[in-house]
Amino acid sequence: MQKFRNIAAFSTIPSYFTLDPNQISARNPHKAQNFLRGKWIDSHKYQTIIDPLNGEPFITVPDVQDRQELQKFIDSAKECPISGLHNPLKNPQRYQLYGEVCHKIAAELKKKEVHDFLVKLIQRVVPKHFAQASGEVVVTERFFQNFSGDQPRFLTRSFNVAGDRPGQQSSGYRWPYGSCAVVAPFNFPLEIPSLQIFGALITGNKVFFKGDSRVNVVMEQMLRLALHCGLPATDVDMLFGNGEATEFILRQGNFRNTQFTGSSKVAEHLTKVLNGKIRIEDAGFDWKILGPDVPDVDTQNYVAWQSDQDAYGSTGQKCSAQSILFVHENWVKAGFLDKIKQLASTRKLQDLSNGPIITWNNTQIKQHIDNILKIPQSKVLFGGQELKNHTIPSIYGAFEPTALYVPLEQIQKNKAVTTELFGPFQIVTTYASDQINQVLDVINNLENHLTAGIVSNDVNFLRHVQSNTTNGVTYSGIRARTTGAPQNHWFGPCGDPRGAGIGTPEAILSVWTCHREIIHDIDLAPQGFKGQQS
Ligand SMILES: NC(=O)c1ccc[n+]([C@@H]2O[C@H](COP(=O)([O-])OP(=O)(O)OC[C@H]3O[C@@H](n4cnc5c(N)ncnc54)[C@H](O)[C@@H]3O)[C@@H](O)[C@H]2O)c1
Repeated sequence: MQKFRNIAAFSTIPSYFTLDPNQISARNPHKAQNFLRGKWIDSHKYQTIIDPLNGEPFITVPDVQDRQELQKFIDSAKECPISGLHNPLKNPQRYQLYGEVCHKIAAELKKKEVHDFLVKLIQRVVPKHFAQASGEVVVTERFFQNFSGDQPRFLTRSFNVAGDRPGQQSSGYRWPYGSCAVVAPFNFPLEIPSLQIFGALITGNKVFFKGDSRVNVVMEQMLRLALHCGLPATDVDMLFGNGEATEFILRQGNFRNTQFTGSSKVAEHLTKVLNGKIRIEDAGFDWKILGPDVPDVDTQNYVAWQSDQDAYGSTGQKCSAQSILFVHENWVKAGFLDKIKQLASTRKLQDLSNGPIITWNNTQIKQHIDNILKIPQSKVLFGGQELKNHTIPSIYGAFEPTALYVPLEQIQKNKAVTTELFGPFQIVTTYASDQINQVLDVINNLENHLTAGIVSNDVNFLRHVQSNTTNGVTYSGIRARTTGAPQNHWFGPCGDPRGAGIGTPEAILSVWTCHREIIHDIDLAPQGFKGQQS
């Protein structure tokens, strides 16, 4: 405790945080804690997390595997009633309470010292450019603004429909599930967990949360901030543990809804294990089409810049990253491929515009590239080499922003081409106007339909592509992008009944509430009532 006070006393770091993101290192490691039944608790076993930029051990986190320890999380989840912690008929004052908590969290996140703390902490565990990490904090802050005040109860507003006779009326409610789980990936360690956990909480659910241990120190600190802002302490439990331990809890608990964000492999596995009681945000193999209309040079430069951002921002580790780019031959003639090559060449480790790749190492990346280069007429457009002169440990990838060209007609024949490589990597292909339906065939045969960009202002072209595809987040128009999961529009896949959304009113209602209808029928029966059987 003394140590924490010192942190606050000699810096601008608020006292509820328990580390200094500028100082954590092998000599000054941070020890994280689990959170259970309103208390920070230690574990019997710990795991060491290494600094992704230099391999130094700098954080230790609980690695709960002991069944008795895990059982406590299951028991806590089971304490939540099936009707939730609040609903429109029970404890409705908690909607206001959450409006107040969200308001206070937003105000806290707006403070420069809090923003800077979280940006730096995100950068320490998922090294990304300042602008990318800052964007994550700002989106989170705006989400909390959006659900401040009376918004939690407006969000879950009910409706009434007149009945067939006096005293009869049906009321439709947005009802909580009760006990719920959130499982989150490494790449947005603040935004994804915060938006999903609070979406669940404000609608009346209790949450068991498990993030990726490599980065979850960010949510450990965020939870401390939220508790400082009045979050009811027993509404959330948080575990540092591996997939197996989490799965044990999910199987044995009474979770009526698990929201999973991560790879398709784990999503499919959990769907079976949890008998389909799951909402998923999984892999993205996101596409962008540059249409036939090439705009003025400034807009061409914008489109090239956006393309570079979409493919390589955050080192390509966004589920919305541009994985495949279909370039109309008119754009090739305008020199587009040279522009994106030039932009990619300016990315560097020094400012984290390119950084460590957390889930793919160099051997795996090279293997993937080699497999694709076996395809006739495929070639490296740019990149394709490991980074040199760096200290990124070999368990992580360190690779140049890379683009491989594969001819359109070869893409569908080779599954590897449309497999997500979660790093600074994209497939580029070209097409002519009479090949647009071939492009759509490729797109519609992809497994995932998360984000897409249709870069054109030709209304007929836009409508043709929009009306024949199904991506949940489709950016359309000459400045279309693929990345961006802000708080102001839906983000999630389309075309899968398990697909989840994040952050917006529709997303929260769809993921965290179910429909309940109470049909009131309260008038006494007419005098002398004699019923006829039918
Ligand atoms: N669609 C989206 O909104 C979205 C957002 C971010 C990331 N992603 C996807 O996530 C992937 C990258 O993340 P990752 O590689 O860390 O994913 P991952 O599936 O390996 O891990 C995600 C989380 O699941 C946990 N986990 C693993 N096995 C588990 C099990 N059996 N039971 C319970 N939990 C388990 C992990 O510990 C981690 O916390 C990419 O495919 C990316 O596209 C999707």
